[in-house]
Amino acid sequence: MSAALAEKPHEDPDAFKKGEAVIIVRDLKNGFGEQMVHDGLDLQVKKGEILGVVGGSGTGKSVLMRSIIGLQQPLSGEVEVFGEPMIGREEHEAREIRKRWGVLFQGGALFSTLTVAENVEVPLREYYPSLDEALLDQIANYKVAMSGLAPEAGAKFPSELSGGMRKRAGLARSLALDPELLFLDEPTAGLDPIGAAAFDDLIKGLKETLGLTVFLITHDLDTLHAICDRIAVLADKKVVAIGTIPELLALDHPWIQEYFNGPRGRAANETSERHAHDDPAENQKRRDAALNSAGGDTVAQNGTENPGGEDR
Ligand SMILES: Nc1ncnc2c1ncn2[C@@H]1O[C@H](COP(=O)(O)OP(=O)(O)OP(=O)(O)O)[C@@H](O)[C@H]1O
Repeated sequence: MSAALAEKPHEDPDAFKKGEAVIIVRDLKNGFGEQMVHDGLDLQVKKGEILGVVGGSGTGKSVLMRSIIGLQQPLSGEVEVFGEPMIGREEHEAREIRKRWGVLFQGGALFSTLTVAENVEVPLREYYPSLDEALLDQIANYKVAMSGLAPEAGAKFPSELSGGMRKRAGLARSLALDPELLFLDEPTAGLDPIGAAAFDDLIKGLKETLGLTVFLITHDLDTLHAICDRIAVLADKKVVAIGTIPELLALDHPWIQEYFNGPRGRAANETSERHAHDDPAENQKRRDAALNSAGGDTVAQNGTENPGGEDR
C-alpha cells in the first residue's frame, strides 16, 4: 500500500483483503474534557507486519494503543482486532480476545514484589488456573530465555534489574500466552544504543520465528529503519500518513520531512544503508556481540548494572 496523506476522514476500508488486517480502527474519537486527542482516526495493521507508530509528544500514540487494547473508552469510533469488534464487548468475550495479544508497557509494568518468573506466570495463572506449579515454572523459564535473559534472571526482582533487563522481563511476560499480536510502547526508550539494537533484533527475530504482528510505538529512528515494515504518522488528531520510509519521504509534510530528513533521521538512514550492505554472517556476529554486551545478559550473570551508555 502506498503512503497517502489522509485528507479524507476514512482510510480505504478495502486496503487489505478480508482477514489480512489484524487491527482495524475506524473514525476513532478520543478526548479528555475540552481536549480532543483523536478526531476521525483510521488505521489498519496488516497480519505479520511490524507497524511503527510515530508522532510528536502528546499526539496520542499511547491513547491509541490503550483504545485498541480496551484500556481507554473512546468517545466514538470502531476498533476491530482479529476481525472482532472490541468496543462494548462483554467482559468474558473481551477476555478471550485479549488472550491472543501481549503488551509491553513503557516502564515494563512489572509487579515489584514478584520475581521475573512470577511476573511471567501472572497471565498464565489468570487464564489457565489449573496449570501445575512445575509446568508454570517450565513455561516461565522458557519465556525468560526467549527474551534473551540468562536463566538466573528468572529469580530476580525488578529492582535488581537494569533498564534493559526490565524491558526483556516485560517482553517475557507479554509472550507468556503465546500471543499472535504484540503491542510495544517505546520498547527501546532509555536503552543505550547497543542494548537498543539488540532489542530491535530480538523483536525482529520473534516476529519472524513466531509470525507475530507488532504494533510498535517509538521515537527511535534506528528502530524504524531496522525493523518496521510500515510506519503510521500521527499528527493533527489522526493518522496523516502510513507507508514505508521511502514512501513517507516522498510526502510533502513538514513534520515527516523534519523527522526523517533532519540530522538524526539522516544519520539513522545512513546507518541502515550501511548495514544493508553488510555480509549476513558479519551481521549475525554483530547481533551476537550486541546481545552479549547488552544490559540483559551481562547484568543477569554478574548482578551489576549495565555500564552506562548514552540513551538513544
Ligand atoms: N488519562 C488521561 N487524562 C487526561 N489526559 C490524558 C490522559 N491520557 C492522555 N492524556 C492526554 O492525551 C494526550 C495524548 O497522550 P499520549 O500519552 O497518548 O501521547 P503520546 O503521543 O503517547 O506522547 P509521548 O510521545 O510523549 O509518550 C496528551 O495531551 C495527554 O496529556
